[in-house]
This record gives sequence, structure tokens and C-alpha cells, in this order.
Amino acid sequence: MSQIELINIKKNYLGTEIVKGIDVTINEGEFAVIVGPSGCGKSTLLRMIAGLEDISSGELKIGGKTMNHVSPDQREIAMVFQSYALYPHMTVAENIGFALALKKVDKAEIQQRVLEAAKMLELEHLLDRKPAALSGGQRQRVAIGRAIVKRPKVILFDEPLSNLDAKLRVQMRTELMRLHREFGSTIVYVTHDQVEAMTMAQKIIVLHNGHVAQMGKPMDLYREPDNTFVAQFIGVPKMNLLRGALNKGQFVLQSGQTLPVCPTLLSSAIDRDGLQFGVRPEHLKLSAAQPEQSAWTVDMVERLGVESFIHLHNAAREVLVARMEGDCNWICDDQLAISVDPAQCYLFNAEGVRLCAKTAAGATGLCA
Ligand SMILES: Nc1ncnc2c1ncn2[C@@H]1O[C@H](COP(=O)(O)OP(=O)(O)OP(=O)(O)O)[C@@H](O)[C@H]1O
Repeated sequence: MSQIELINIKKNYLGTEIVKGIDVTINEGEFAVIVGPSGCGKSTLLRMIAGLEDISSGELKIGGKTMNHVSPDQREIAMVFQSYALYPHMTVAENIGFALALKKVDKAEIQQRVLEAAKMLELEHLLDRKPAALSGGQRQRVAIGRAIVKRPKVILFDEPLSNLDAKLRVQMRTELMRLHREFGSTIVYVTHDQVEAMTMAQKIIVLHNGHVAQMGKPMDLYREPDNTFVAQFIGVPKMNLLRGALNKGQFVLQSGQTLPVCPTLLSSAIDRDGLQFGVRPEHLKLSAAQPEQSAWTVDMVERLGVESFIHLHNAAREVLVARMEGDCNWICDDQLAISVDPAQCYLFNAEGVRLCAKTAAGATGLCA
């Protein structure tokens, strides 16, 4: 049993509340990713699960047992740090087997389990090397080997890939997902990189200022963000947000330009002013502006081969980013008109809380 339950968990440092009442359940065998900007409390939360940090209030349960005052080595948890934390004077094999040697596990068994971990991580040919003679990716694999050799029920990762270059990060993401499938441990993985969260997580927990801004499956957060923070944190380029007001079924921008709003969303707006209109870059359609149309001016086009990002502004200096597949013909200073499918739009109130269309079943969601 390795379900992790955080019940109203709080953490204070010198009278300042850093983690402000977290309620989260991570199921047995689940790959959960805690994501959020720098300083939001991700590492503190992970360290409380590991037992490296005291819990100020609330309850931590692992496998149904309260763990608040259980020492780290009794929690059957392994942790992988960003810094690798390898012993420089030990070989790869000694580093991987160190925790077992400490526990006085039989030498032959240590050797067999080190070999098993090394095979999984493709480190067999490097077992006699010292960390100084390894690449960054290989060192990170040794750090992971050290964690899995203990056969822990729970593995915690604190930004393990942030020291690696972009190509290696992609490769290691795939390897970690494979390891999770083979191993079946419960994984809690901390990162500030939403791409890492989207690609690996079964459950994403978005932290913001010590609170859970939202949690759920990656694509549910992408399609149904509860607030502007999640709407802009998940997805690259981020969701466009424009301030304005509702008038006669339309959203009126500060420039006076109007955008269509799904009729079922209109009824959920109590205030008509101070609202925010959200649209994802891929849902903006661009065309050459006709002389009578109020236009958006192209500021920049980013051509990435598989897709292009078109940056635009209007007369009120409101800005938008549109995404198109492949290349596009637009160039700087082109005057464009935008169109938006009202079913693909979001409305948020002034505080950034999403206004949702209520469906017949009572659930919330985008307009059908
Ligand atoms: N030992 C400590 N004493 C006082 N404040 C601390 C301590 N450890 C962390 N903090 C503060 O708690 C807040 C959360 O820190 P934490 O390391 O959990 O954030 P994070 O989300 O992991 O950030 P990053 O992505 O930059 O690592 C920060 O404002 C940090 O300065």
C-alpha cells in the first residue's frame, strides 16, 4: 500500500506560511507531478513527504498510516535530487549499492540488485567508473539507480532533469516513464517545467503561492482550467487573455473591437464589466484585414518548422499570439483580422476565476 494522502498540510518558516493547507491524494502506483513557479512551495511539500522537513500542521498518510513523526528511513521512500548527490570517491556500482550496504544486506544480493538496476538504466558498462568520468545524463541515471535499488514503494523526484540539456531531458523523460511502467512505484515528481508535467504525469498538481491552483489529468487542465493562473501556466504559448466587458452578447475589448461569446457562457457572467476573455493560440484564425475592418498588426513571426507563432497587437496595444501549423505567409506589419470560434473561448472574472457553462448534467465545461 503506497497511497499518499496530504490532509490540510501547512508549513511555516519563521511565522510565514509557505504551504497553506494542501489536500491531495496520490493513488498507489500513480505518477503525480507537482508543478508551479519558483518559490511556490513544491520542494518544501516534497521534503515534508520524505520526512526531511517537519509538517507544521495537517496530516500525512502513506499506505493509510500517519507518517508525520516517522523518521525518513522508516518511510520506505527514495528521493532523487537535482544535484544527483553522488559520492565522488565511490564507483557507480558502489554508489548504487550504498544504501543496501548500510542496511547490511548480503554482498551477493547487493551485487545482483545493483546489476538489475544498472541493466534497467543501461549503466552496466559503467559500473567501475567514478562519477567524475560520467556525463550529466549518466550521473542522473546513477542517482535514479540508487533510488530504485532499494525497491521503494514511493519515489520522490525533485527537479531531476533540470541540469541536463534539452535533448537529454526528452530522452530521460521517456526512460522515467518506462521505469514507472516496469516498476509500478508511486512517483511524486517536482518540476517548474509544464512540458515535463504534461508529458509524464497521470495527475498534475499545480501549486501557486502555497495553494493547489488545480489538479487533474494533464489534458483536463489544458481544456478546462479553473482559473487564469492554470490557463496560462499549462500550454505553450500560453492562453491569450484580454480584458473587457460584455455588451449585447459580444465581448468588447479596450480597443472597441468585439469578439463573439458562446451564448451559454453569457448567463454565467454576473458582472458584465472587468472580465477576461481567454483563447488558446491555436484557436485564433487569421486573415488579411479588409479596409473597413479594425486590424491587428503583426509584430513578429516565429517559424519553428512544424509550427509558427504570430505575435500581434491592436490600436490599444492589446496583444495576442496565434499558432499555425507549418509555415505561414504573414510578415511583420501585415494588417490582419482575427476570428474566433465562440465554442473555444473562455471567460474569467476580474479575480481570474473561470466562468463555466453549466451543462444539463450539472457538470461544467466548454460550450458544445
Ligand atoms: N529553510 C527555510 N527557511 C525559510 N524559508 C524557506 C526555507 N526553505 C524554503 N523557504 C521559502 O519557502 C518558499 C518555498 O520554497 P520552495 O523551495 O519549496 O519553493 P519551490 O517551489 O520548490 O521553488 P524552486 O522551483 O525555486 O525550487 C520560498 O519562498 C523559500 O524562500
